This record gives sequence, C-alpha cells and structure tokens, in this order.
Amino acid sequence: MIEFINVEKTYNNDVKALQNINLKIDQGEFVGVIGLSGAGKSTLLRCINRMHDITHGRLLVNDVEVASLRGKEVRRFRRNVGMIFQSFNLVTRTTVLKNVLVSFVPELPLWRKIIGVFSKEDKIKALEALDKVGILDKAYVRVDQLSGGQQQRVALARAIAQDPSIMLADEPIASLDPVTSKQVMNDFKRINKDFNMSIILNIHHVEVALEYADRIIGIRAGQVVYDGPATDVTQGILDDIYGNKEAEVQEERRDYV
Ligand SMILES: Nc1ncnc2c1ncn2[C@@H]1O[C@H](COP(=O)(O)OP(=O)(O)OP(=O)(O)O)[C@@H](O)[C@H]1O
Repeated sequence: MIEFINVEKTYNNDVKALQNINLKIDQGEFVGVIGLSGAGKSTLLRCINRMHDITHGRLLVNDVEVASLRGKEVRRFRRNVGMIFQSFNLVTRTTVLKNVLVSFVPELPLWRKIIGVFSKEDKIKALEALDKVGILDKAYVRVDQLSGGQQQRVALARAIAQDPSIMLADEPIASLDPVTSKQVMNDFKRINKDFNMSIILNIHHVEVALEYADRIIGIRAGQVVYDGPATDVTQGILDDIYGNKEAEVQEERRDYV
C-alpha cells in the first residue's frame, strides 16, 4: 500500500508543487493521475520512489517510511518500485536483452559489472520479462532498430524484470501514436491483472486514462481535486480538474458588462 499523509513538496525555488496530499493506494490498483501541465503529477510520482524528497508529512510505501531510507536501502527500495519514462531511457546502440539485463546491475558484484557477465538465471529472468510484454523475438535486436512502441515495451520489460510490486509511469505514451499507445496501455493492464502489480501513471490523454485506469486522481495546483472511480468522472469533474476556460471567460464577460 502507498499512503500519503498530509504530504507537501516545496522545491528549492519555493514552488509548492504538492499541498495537503492524503491518499491511500492499495496493492493491485490501476490509478491514472491527470491534471494540467505543472499541476504536480510528476512530482507526486517521483516522491513515491524517492526521486524527490517530500518536505512535510509522511509517505509510506508497503509500511516503509520513504524519507527514512538511506544509501543502500534506497537502492533496494527502488527495485520494488519500477519506473517508466516518456523517453524510454534505453541504451539504443545495444541489444534489447542487454538493456533488460542492466536492471540487475545494482545487485551484481563489481567484477561482473566490469566484464559484463550475467548469470544464466539473470538471462532467463530477462527473457521471461520480454516474453511477458510480447517481444521475446526481439531479444537480440539492437534497440535503435525498434519502433517507439517496441522500445517502450523494452523499458517495461526492464522494469518488470526486477519483479516490483509497484510500477510508476510518467507519461508513458506521450510520444507514441494512438495505435501503439493502445498496445502499451494494454501491456500495463495485463501486468496489473496478471501480477497484481500496482500501476500509477501520469497521463495527458484523459480519454485513455478513463478507459484503462480503475481509479482517477485529479490534481490541480498541487492539490487533489478528485479521487474516485474512473467510471464516475463527469464533465463537471473534468472542469474542476482542468478548469473550464469557456465558463471562466463567460463569467469575466458578465462581470465586465
Ligand atoms: N526540479 C524542480 N525544481 C523546481 N521546481 C520544479 C521542479 N520540478 C517541477 N517543478 C515545479 O513544480 C510544479 C509541478 O511540476 P510537475 O512537473 O510535478 O507537474 P506536472 O503536472 O507533472 O506537469 P507536466 O504535465 O507538464 O509534466 C511546476 O510548477 C514546476 O515548475
């Protein structure tokens, strides 16, 4: 479970990116985080895996106080919280398999990192992860020969090879076409169902969020303005999250007249 208790995040430049966040996310939930650009979606995700430190309140992940983790503990903790980025973050000039194997590097002794030898078990784990996202046949292909969607699947395989209980995804389909986006979202859905992995993703495409996520968290100016089932999201709720520009303009005109 992920639990935010009165969480605040203020950056060094005094920007209050998150305020008064109280959330409980159970194991196995599929959550879509939506909101305007700059609302605080990435910050929310990045606090969960301690890429950013919270500045007030408490954040617990599987009963661990995230702020209390030090050094090695942070690395061990992050193995349990996979992260996918819009830009895939892959080494494109090497094979798909090597990119997945890199996920085991933190656990390897230094001499094996240097000579790049991975155990048979690691290779099997990596190949299994590629199989789970349907690109086992691409294991020995160089990443730069793959489409954007296939590259995102490699990133997904790399994250699931660590067997995390939580997967965070920061705009995972932002650079993909609609058809490929659907394939990647279906991968998330399958992983969520088959492995009961919690999926929390930031997404600009509201219709995709509503189609795939079970729960929607709407953020506006660093605060949660909606938290509930995707099926309950109405136009009025979307106006609360995104602001209804048309209504605001009408309002201003009325005031002016
Ligand atoms: N490293 C940082 N240092 C200072 N301010 C930051 C930093 N990262 C984000 N911010 C600010 O915090 C606020 C929230 O940003 P965040 O990236 O979380 O929003 P977002 O909803 O993910 O936006 P987008 O959809 O554009 O990615 C913004 O005002 C942003 O400028």
